[in-house]
Amino acid sequence: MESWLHLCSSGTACYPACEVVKETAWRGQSPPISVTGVISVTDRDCSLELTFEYITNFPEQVVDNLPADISTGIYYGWASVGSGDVHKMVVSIGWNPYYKNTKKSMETHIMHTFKEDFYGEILNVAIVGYLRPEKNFDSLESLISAIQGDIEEAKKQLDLPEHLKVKEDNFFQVSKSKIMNGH
Ligand SMILES: Cc1cc2nc3c(=O)[nH]c(=O)nc-3n(C[C@H](O)[C@H](O)[C@H](O)COP(=O)(O)O)c2cc1C
Ligand SMILES: Nc1ncnc2c1ncn2[C@@H]1O[C@H](COP(=O)(O)OP(=O)(O)O)[C@@H](O)[C@H]1O
Repeated sequence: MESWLHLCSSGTACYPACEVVKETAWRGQSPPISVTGVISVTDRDCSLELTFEYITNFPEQVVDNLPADISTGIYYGWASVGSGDVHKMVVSIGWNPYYKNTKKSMETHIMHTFKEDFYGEILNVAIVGYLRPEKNFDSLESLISAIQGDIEEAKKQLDLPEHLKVKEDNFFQVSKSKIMNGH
């Protein structure tokens, strides 16, 4: 997968595990792209309106490090937390027109029920496909139903053999061994 972009949150000296997955050979193509970042406790301050599903935010430095030519929109792929198992995920990159955010964000929902929150943990994300552009909605219900639709579509897409093989990619293995080595 030499065309992958591996990104991490820069400036997080206390998390050198990120270094391993730093940039490889990004050639400006569309996905796959992988991103690693530490979920900040400040994520807890976000609006709790969408409590139907948990959505986690990468810190600002991670989002600022995304290549400028990645289109905003809704993507799907794989994610792991720390050295944990790899699960299906959906991720929204952009300004959330419904909330009129002024800061670009990268928000991930993992299709897995975790026993507890993972603030302070490293989140590894491999984006493999694009679903749709970000949209504005006339009600919160329509936004929620769009996200639920994204989750269902992503689950289907990720069962395709070409996407299933990404689950086994070295990116997740490297993240695992680095963390287990205590780095
Ligand atoms: C799969 C997915 C799709 C999303 N699609 C949109 C969208 O089309 N428009 C939008 O304004 N926000 C979209 N969002 C962002 C949500 O509005 C945002 O994650 C939600 O408001 C939670 O914000 P909070 O973390 O501040 O609670 C999407 C988020 C996810 C995970
Ligand atoms: N399946 C999951 N996907 C994403 N985050 C999760 C998941 N399960 C638990 N979390 C935790 O929930 C946090 C977000 O919670 P909260 O702020 O209440 O959600 P929201 O942003 O949807 O309002 C994440 O930072 C993460 O620690």
